[in-house]
Parts: sequence; C-alpha cells; structure tokens
Amino acid sequence: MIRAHSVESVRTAEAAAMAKLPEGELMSRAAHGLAEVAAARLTDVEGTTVVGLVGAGNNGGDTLYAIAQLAESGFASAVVLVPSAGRSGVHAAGLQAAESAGAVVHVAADDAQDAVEATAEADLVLDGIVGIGGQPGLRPEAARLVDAIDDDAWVIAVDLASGLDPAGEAGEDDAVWADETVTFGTPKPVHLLPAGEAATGRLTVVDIGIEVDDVPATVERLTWDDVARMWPVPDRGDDKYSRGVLGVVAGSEAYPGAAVLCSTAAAEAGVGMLRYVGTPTPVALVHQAVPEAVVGQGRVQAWVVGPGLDTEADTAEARAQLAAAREALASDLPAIVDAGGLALVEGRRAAPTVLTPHAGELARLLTRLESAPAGTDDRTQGGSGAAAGTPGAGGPLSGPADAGTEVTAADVKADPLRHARRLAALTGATVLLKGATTLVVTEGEPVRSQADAPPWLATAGAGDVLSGVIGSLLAAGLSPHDAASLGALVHGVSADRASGGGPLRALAVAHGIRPTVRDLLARGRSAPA
Ligand SMILES: NC(=O)C1=CN([C@@H]2O[C@H](COP(=O)(O)OP(=O)(O)OC[C@H]3O[C@@H](n4cnc5c(N)ncnc54)[C@H](O)[C@@H]3O)[C@@H](O)[C@H]2O)[C@@H](O)CC1
Ligand SMILES: [K+]
Repeated sequence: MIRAHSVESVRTAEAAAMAKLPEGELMSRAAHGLAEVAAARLTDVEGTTVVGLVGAGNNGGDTLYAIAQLAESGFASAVVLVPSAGRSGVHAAGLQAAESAGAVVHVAADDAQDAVEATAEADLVLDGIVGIGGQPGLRPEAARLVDAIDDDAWVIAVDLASGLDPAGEAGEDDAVWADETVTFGTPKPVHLLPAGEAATGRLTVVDIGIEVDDVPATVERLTWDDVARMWPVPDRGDDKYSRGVLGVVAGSEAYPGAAVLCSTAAAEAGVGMLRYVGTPTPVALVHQAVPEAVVGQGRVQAWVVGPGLDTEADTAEARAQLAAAREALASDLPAIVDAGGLALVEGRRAAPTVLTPHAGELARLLTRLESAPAGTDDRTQGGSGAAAGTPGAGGPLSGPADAGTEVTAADVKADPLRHARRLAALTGATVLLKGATTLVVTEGEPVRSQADAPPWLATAGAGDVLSGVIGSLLAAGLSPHDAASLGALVHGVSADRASGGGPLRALAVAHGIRPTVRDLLARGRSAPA
C-alpha cells in the first residue's frame, strides 16, 4: 500500500526527526537523493546541462544543494533564482554551496531574459520553486520561466510540482507539468489525487529518515502486493454458502447485457454462489453465460443492485424485478448500488453500502438528495446520525452553501474528491467515483485512490463488470471500503492485461478477472515475507 500524509503530519514528523539530527541533515539527505535521481536521468536522456529553478523556501534549498552535487559531478549546472529579492531571497547556505561547486547563478529579477534563456537551454530542469509550503498557482515571474522549459527537457519536480495544491484538493492549471517527482519521506496527497497526479509524473520517494509508519495516512493506494493480503481465499472448511452468496438484481429488456457482464465478473471473481433476479431476456442470457447462476430470490450475503436496471419499464416482470431491487436496498445486507439502482437510493441504509456513480450520476444523486426536504426520506434509519435529516451537513467540505443547489457533472469533474465526500457524508455509504483515477471515499477512512486501468477502459459495460467484482467481495465479508478499492484495483489490472495497449471490450475485462486474481495471489505467495 502506498500511503500519503498530509502536510501537517509531514511537518510534525520532520520536526521530530530534526530534533534528533544535526542541523541541515534532513535537507542534506533530501538533496543527495534528489541529485542521485537527477544524475541518473541526465545519463538516461544523454543530457549534459541541468538548471534548478529556485524559490524562496526550503524547497529551493534542496534544489541548490542538489545542483551543487551535480556541478561537482561534472554536469554543466546553473540555478535561476526566482524570488524578486534575488540572492537575498533564497536559502543562503545552499546558494553558497552551489556557487562554490561551480554552478552559474542567474537572478531572474536582475536579468529576466538571461534567466529565460538559461532555463530554455537545459536538458534537465529541477523545479524547486515551491514545495509543501506553496500556495496553489504560479506567480508571473515563475510562470514565465516554466513556460520557457524546452518540450524535450526532462522535468523533475522537487517534492511536488510547483503550483499544485499540496493537499491535492484544489485543481490548478497554472502549475509545473513534471515528468517525474522526487519527494521526501512519504508521498503527499497531491501525488495520488486527480488534481495533481497527472502533473506529478513518475513518483520516487527518497528516504530521509522521518517516521510516518504509525501516522494515519490521508490518501492510500492499494498495490499488487495488497491483493494476496486482502483477497478472500477459501480454506478447507469452506463451502459455497460460507464463501458468500451474491444476489444480483441487474439487466432489463432494454439492457440485458449488463446482467451478463455483472454476473460473469462475479463468477470470475470466485463468488461462492450467485443468485440472479431479472426479466426473461437477461435471465436467458445469464443462463447461457453463467450456467452456475441460480435464478430467483433466496438467501444471500450481499446484493448488487442496478447495472442495466430499467426503472421506467412497466411490464409485470420489470415491476417484480424493481420490487426485488427495492427490497434488497431496504434489507440489512451489504449492497453495491450502481447505474439504474442509484435512482432508487433515498438516503442512508443501515447496512454496509457501496455507491459507484460516474460524475454525471454523482451530480444527479447529490442534487436530488440535497434538495429533498428533511424528514422525507429514510436518512435517519439506523445511521450514525452525522447527516441525519440535515441534507448537506456533516461532511468536512459540505456546508449549507452546497445544499439545495444543482450540481452538474462538470462541477464533479472539476472537484471530484469534494463531491465524493459530500455524497459519502450524506448517505453514510462508501462512494466509489469512477474516473481515470478512481476515488473510494468512506467517512473516517483515508481516501483510497486507484489508477490501475488504461484509458481504453472507458468503454460501455466496464462499470457492470466492476460491480460484479465488488459484489463478490462484499458477499465474502469485506468492508465496503476494502471491497470497493480492491475491486477497482483488480478490475483495472484485468483491463490493462486485456488491453495490452489496444482496444478493450468489457467482456474481455470480465474474463480477465480470474487469471488476474490467480496471478496476483501467486505473486503474494512468492513475495518475501
Ligand atoms: N522541513 C524540513 O526539514 C525539510 C523540508 N524539505 C523541503 O522543504 C520544503 C518546504 O519548505 P518551506 O516550508 O520553506 O516551503 P516552500 O519551499 O514550499 O516555499 C515556501 C515559500 O514559497 C513562497 N511561496 C508560496 N507559494 C508560492 C507561489 N505560489 N509562488 C511563489 N512563491 C510562493 C512563500 O512565500 C514561502 O517563502 C519541502 O517541500 C521540501 O522540499 C526537505 O528539505 C526535507 C526536510
Ligand atoms: K517544487
């Protein structure tokens, strides 16, 4: 698991480490690690010239010491001092070290053109304008230099790409776009969240000796090695019932394929037994594709409600299926609710719940639930009461200003984490927000952020497959938070393997789940203890 810590936690851990170490030791370790990565990349890109863009804080200090080391190693090295105060505005000892080692110093405030040219000529750029002390956005003097960076240059962000919000909450267009980020001690939230991940590029963490193992993370990412630890593996005493029976209420005459995709994925994920509830056409198709499925209601341990469900259909069979969906939602069993099922969500369920909207569905659901007058839904039923009867309240970022106003898909895309948190606060559910980076948000837990899938996965039916995988994990007893994030990981890896760099079909992703889980489990068995 990759764990990212808040700026506040990092500063506390740094202060504790600094108290035990000689002055300057942490910065020296950071700069040394940074210089080693920079030297390796200069060799990779057959470059000879490196320039460090140096801001006013310790991020600039790291950069100055790294440039000093690179200059001593024989690379043509320069620094561009960004602050308007020039030499007196940057880390003094770092500047002295860089100059003594032979680095050329350009002061942007004294000769802007000279600074721009030096930046444009570099094969490798170290972005040391701001780190965790930075406000989002770039000031004009910094932006001018960043614009001058050659398209072919390799850009290493020091700690984080300058201009990004270190917390990864606010999106920011005006930021450095790095090929790689070298961070210190632990990843920061910005590195793993949609607002910053793309501009972060490849992430390397340099160990500088700060202790964060016991500090709660703000953002987490499951990795391949977590699968063996978390996946429900049967033992000799298990039978199909003890392993988990999943009920699937999915598909319709209009969208029969969703039932096939969801049920196939659940079977591929190794569910103990599958009960399918649907209308005649999807029933016939599920029989063919998943002969082990049992049709009709019965005892289950968890439900999938909604893929391909047509809430407008008005035949007797469709009404019966819809009644089964409502019954499942009203039950005290874990449920994952997707697509058509989201229209049936009225507020809090008492039981563990995963909601899996895309941006448009999240927007519609928030708009509907937040505009519902207090007391008209079952929001108070068995919940913790944090948001009971008070639409929009309770979440750290949701407030009265948000309540009752229409939310659009564009709003959600611009600020996905905040909106996912709002829905989690409102429903008490785990919210899995689909996107290039999938967010899994549960109140009181670190956000899980998964980016395992190729863009080819943006294809019809992919969500039906995901809900089948997550449903099988809920039926096996995983928590909604673990089921959603582990499901997203395995779904993404299966998609990556099935794609192999080319087009992808949802059915191929579903059929890839079984070998993907097998290989990830085998990887866990062969990993050193
Ligand atoms: N504290 C420590 O012991 C360590 C800190 N390290 C480095 O120190 C960094 C944090 O240092 P600081 O707290 O000095 O903060 P920063 O270096 O991130 O920068 C803060 C300075 O930048 C200015 N600034 C803020 N936003 C700006 C913007 N948008 N554009 C231009 N200037 C802006 C502020 O006026 C302030 O002077 C970390 O990111 C890391 O690189 C490392 O050396 C490891 C050890
Ligand atoms: K930086």
